[in-house]
Amino acid sequence: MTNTNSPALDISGLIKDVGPLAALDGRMKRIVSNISLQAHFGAVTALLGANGAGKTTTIECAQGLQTRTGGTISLLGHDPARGDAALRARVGVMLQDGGLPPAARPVALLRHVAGLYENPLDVDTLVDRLGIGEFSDTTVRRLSGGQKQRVALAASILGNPEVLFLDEPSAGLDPQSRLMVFELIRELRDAGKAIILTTHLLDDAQRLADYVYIVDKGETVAQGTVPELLERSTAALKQRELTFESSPGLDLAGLERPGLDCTETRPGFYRLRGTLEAGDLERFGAWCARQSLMPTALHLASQSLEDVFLAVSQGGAATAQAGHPASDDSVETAKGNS
Ligand SMILES: Nc1ncnc2c1ncn2[C@@H]1O[C@H](COP(=O)(O)OP(=O)(O)OP(=O)(O)O)[C@@H](O)[C@H]1O
Repeated sequence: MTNTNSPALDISGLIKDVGPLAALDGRMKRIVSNISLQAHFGAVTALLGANGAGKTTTIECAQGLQTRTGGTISLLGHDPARGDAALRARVGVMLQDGGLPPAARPVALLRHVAGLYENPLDVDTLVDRLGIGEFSDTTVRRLSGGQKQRVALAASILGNPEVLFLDEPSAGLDPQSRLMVFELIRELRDAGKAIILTTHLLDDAQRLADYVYIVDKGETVAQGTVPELLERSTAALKQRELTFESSPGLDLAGLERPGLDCTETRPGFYRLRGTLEAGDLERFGAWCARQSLMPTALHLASQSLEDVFLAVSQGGAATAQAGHPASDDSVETAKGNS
């Protein structure tokens, strides 16, 4: 019986060395040096990082697909490195490349996969839900990237897993399919599943994740809910931008104040950038009224998770979370086997 108070996945101080590598004179290379994360039931946990940050390595160690060099991992209370078929049956995995057999047809494939589980979800409901019926007679090799993603997602959840690993689940999806997939992921979360999402798409993390771990160069450099990460970011990130469009050549003097940069970026396009405050909006409104000016477009942008991500990935990690200094490049280690 699953204890839903304990984390579904608990990774502590993960280390992974690969090699020996000829390019390093036969030495090992440390590609993950200190990643820790906890994923809970009824929550979407995002592992967010740039290409090569160590996300796939971490997740494959968590699934028992790669051996780890150091640290501890507990998946549903078991060490995945020693996991058996019973543990694997409780875990769903959607891989980035889909991992689907190219000659199979989607619905027949899903029926086959369902037959491997004791209590599978209903295939027809899932096919309907993810719009797979539209291309049920096309072989996997002829499906578009987004269609393959939907079949791979269906296959990963058919066994009604307690933990679900999703690697870039929205890659290649059109906006409508993306909404469909996001809605399904939220439903699975609400049904109590522990969902671990690997992505470099900040927008996905911002829309879906209850808790985010940002990894960079093999280390966890920041963690928190999306609002917490935004809140913790540096003052520099509190910059906002007000842009508007109107006739060219307007005199912006009435809008200026120290700390606020007011520019006409190209004829008729204006930008106010700085630590914008409510008073600036009031002054902006009064300035427009004085000139009987109604902008044709107006946009206020605040900081996003992307700003936090860029800040921590570019060496500002210490500002995002105390006690997690920014890392150097991957560390080479002594000779040995991976
Ligand atoms: N067997 C290996 N030998 C050498 N380098 C490796 C090996 N496996 C992974 N790496 C390197 O380790 C780093 C982390 O790889 P990983 O695939 O975990 O990154 P990622 O965060 O998943 O990236 P992406 O978003 O591109 O999928 C990369 O620089 C990768 O090239």
